[in-house]
Amino acid sequence: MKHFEANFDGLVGPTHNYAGLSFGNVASLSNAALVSNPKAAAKQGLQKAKALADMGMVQGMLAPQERPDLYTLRRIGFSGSDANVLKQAAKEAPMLLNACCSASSMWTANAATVSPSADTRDGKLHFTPANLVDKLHRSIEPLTTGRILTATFSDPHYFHHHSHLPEHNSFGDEGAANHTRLCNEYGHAGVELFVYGQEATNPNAPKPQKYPARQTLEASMAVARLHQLEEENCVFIQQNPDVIDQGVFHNDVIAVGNQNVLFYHEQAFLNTQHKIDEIKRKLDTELYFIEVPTAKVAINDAVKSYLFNTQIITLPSGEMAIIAPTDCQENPAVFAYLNELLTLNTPIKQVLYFDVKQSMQNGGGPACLRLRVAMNEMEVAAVNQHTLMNDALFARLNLWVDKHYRDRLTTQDLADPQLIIESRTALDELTQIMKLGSVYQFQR
Ligand SMILES: NCCC[C@H](NC(=O)CCC(=O)O)C(=O)O
Repeated sequence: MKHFEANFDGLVGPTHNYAGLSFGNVASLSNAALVSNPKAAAKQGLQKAKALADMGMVQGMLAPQERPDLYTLRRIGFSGSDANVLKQAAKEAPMLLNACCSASSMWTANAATVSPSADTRDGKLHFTPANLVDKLHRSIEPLTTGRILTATFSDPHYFHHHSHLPEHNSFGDEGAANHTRLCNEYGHAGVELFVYGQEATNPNAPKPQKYPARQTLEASMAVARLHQLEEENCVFIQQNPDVIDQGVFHNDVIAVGNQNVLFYHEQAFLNTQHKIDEIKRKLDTELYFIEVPTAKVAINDAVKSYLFNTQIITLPSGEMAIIAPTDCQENPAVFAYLNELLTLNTPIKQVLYFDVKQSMQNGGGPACLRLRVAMNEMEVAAVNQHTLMNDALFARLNLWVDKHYRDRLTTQDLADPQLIIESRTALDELTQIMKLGSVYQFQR
């Protein structure tokens, strides 16, 4: 049977904006109050997804969430008509309004953790939506994420959906951004790497001093239990707290893996050698550990360029390619490193650059925009086929974006009640295009 690693990219929602909501995420903070272009953002994302589909990759799209989130605004005491809820919130608590308007569900690397059927005891593919408790604007995503995932991966014969973990800091969970799977072939049992920022129940364990560690060991272990993984197939690695304090808020800002390749910065982890030995013990295949030294790429350059927030994909030819943001071309040290990488005799043979600047300005690179789902051909056939990228869906979604999206949005605009109508009209049509059913609260 054939096996694939599919990428499901988040479609950028109509309220994409820069509100500076993510303390610890350097780009989010430094670009706060910039004017965004939701139309361009959505199109940049579609271009990348289509390019991967054109390379012969299995590529899907995940629908965005309903924003403004009027339900949360009402839950915290704003009342009256929809327009009044926005007006009151804008006046009394603009930051809370901003949190309820973020299009942050576009970063589907944080939507969930996924374990392919080759790794799980029941032979099903498991999904656990991330609770994202560390950031208010993201903590309101998981329920709808669960519905969208269930509508996309709907056949219970193949797909096992869990609830998100308890909504408490002890279980801070950011999904696949802190999870990588190494394997020989996608369809063979692999080793799942869970990278966490802190141990919530051990006050003496190392943790960052300046910025939050969003992922806990307790959350990672809970996901591994839920997904019915064998201990022999899991490695739990602590992220280096010093790099979290330098803006590495998720592991996918400092490391990325694919099949038998782990590409990471020298400073990414704690106890690196010990953990590499554990991976080698647990995965009996030829492995490539590509460690990037600080002398070649400083942490600051990695964070600015998102060298590690690249996708490493295996092309149908069997060669690997890196999907990088154009920001990597613009950073001399990083560009030089990527050119050198192609000469190093690893499976990575090409680097392809994509402009995803609208997302990058909020700290989301190519890898943040996608959720990886390794599947066999029967599982691919069981996916909701209307979510899979092809010429027709690409054309349809571009028209849909042209029809419904603004090309300019400021945080002041978030109080505009017309945005509610625009967003709901767009999403209602989208659920028909992607045959998702009534996944949104306003449809229920
Ligand atoms: N995986 C990339 C996630 C980026 C995301 N940025 C944001 O939410 C920024 C939103 C804003 O500031 O408007 C985050 O930090 O979780």
